[in-house]
Amino acid sequence: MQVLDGQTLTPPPIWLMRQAGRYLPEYRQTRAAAGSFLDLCYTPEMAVEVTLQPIRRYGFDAAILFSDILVIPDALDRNVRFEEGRGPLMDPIDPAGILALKPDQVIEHLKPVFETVSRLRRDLPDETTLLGFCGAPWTVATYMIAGHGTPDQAPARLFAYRHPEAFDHLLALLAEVSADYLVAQIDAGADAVQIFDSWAGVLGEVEFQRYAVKPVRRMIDSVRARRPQAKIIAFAKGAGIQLKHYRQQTDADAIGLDWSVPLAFAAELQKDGPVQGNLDPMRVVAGGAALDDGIDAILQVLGNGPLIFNLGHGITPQADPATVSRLVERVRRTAA
Ligand SMILES: Cc1c2[nH]c(c1CCC(=O)O)Cc1[nH]c(c(CCC(=O)O)c1C)Cc1[nH]c(c(CCC(=O)O)c1C)Cc1[nH]c(c(C)c1CCC(=O)O)C2
Repeated sequence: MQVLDGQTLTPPPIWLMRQAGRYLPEYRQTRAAAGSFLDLCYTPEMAVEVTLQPIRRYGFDAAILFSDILVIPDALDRNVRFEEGRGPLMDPIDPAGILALKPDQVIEHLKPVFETVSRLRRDLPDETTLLGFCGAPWTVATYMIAGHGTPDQAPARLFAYRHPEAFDHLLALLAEVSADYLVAQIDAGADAVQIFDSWAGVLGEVEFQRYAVKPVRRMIDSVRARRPQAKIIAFAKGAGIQLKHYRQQTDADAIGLDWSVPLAFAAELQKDGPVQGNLDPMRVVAGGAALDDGIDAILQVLGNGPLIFNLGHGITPQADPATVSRLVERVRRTAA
């Protein structure tokens, strides 16, 4: 929270995207007992348990609510399911389907998530930040259009060119319900929130403004109009040079950086405020010198400014939990 206020801390605080997940044996155990992945997200006892697992093991400075960005399409009745080995699936939506979406039931449907957030804030140590999150409208829309994950989100890009009005309507609707969702998480006890725009990097220049910047700005304005103190991290993965004005354009407090962002450019972005990132998750899988060199380079270039140490994207199932301990130790032994 201090870094989100613009302070420089040595060592920097650390958490990892997807820190609760399949690389942890205790996660796999709870997951196996849960039934479906969405059951895990909507059962507060279990969602609290898996959120706390990486905090117990590593003492991260932030816990991220265990849920998924696709609970929003689930709450919009898009028949979301997670099939083993296939990733997320849902019914693909068309322009008529977009006009028929009913946003009114969304917050009611997500009540178990708010229950998880309030239990977490009660159970976590005071010094551990509790992060809420949601997907950015563009990223959530890519799954709603295709009905599944794709390598380059071609279906959503094509849909946006063919049906620009329906697509704008979808993004505006998602921005509104997602802002309500973040406000409810903050009210339940989230200290800060992160907006994941995991697919921002597939957008062209004009589309980045229209589909990534504009809806996120709309969400942030809507959250701040109601909760002026809200702290918001925006992560536009793959946005590259378009990140130059992203903080100012979206009004996010901090910007998340993926591992493809050059550190010299990251240092430029850090002059305008806090940054979060950006170790390649594959360095954690590789371990050894690849891990150490990656950590040291980030600390050397970004450690003297407001930094939240993180990966440049989610930790993968192949990561060794023991390597994560080494990562945390190495970041924390940074001297002031
Ligand atoms: C695009 C996206 C999704 N979900 C999310 C994003 C944005 C971040 C990113 O780009 O990774 C965000 C997310 N998903 C999950 C969290 C939990 C909190 C945390 O970071 O620990 C968060 C913050 C749990 C999850 N969400 C999912 C899992 C694995 C499913 C399982 O346990 O069976 C977890 C732990 C499933 C999921 N959910 C999603 C996909 C594509 C998949 C399948 C891929 C995979 O299996 O890793 C959609």
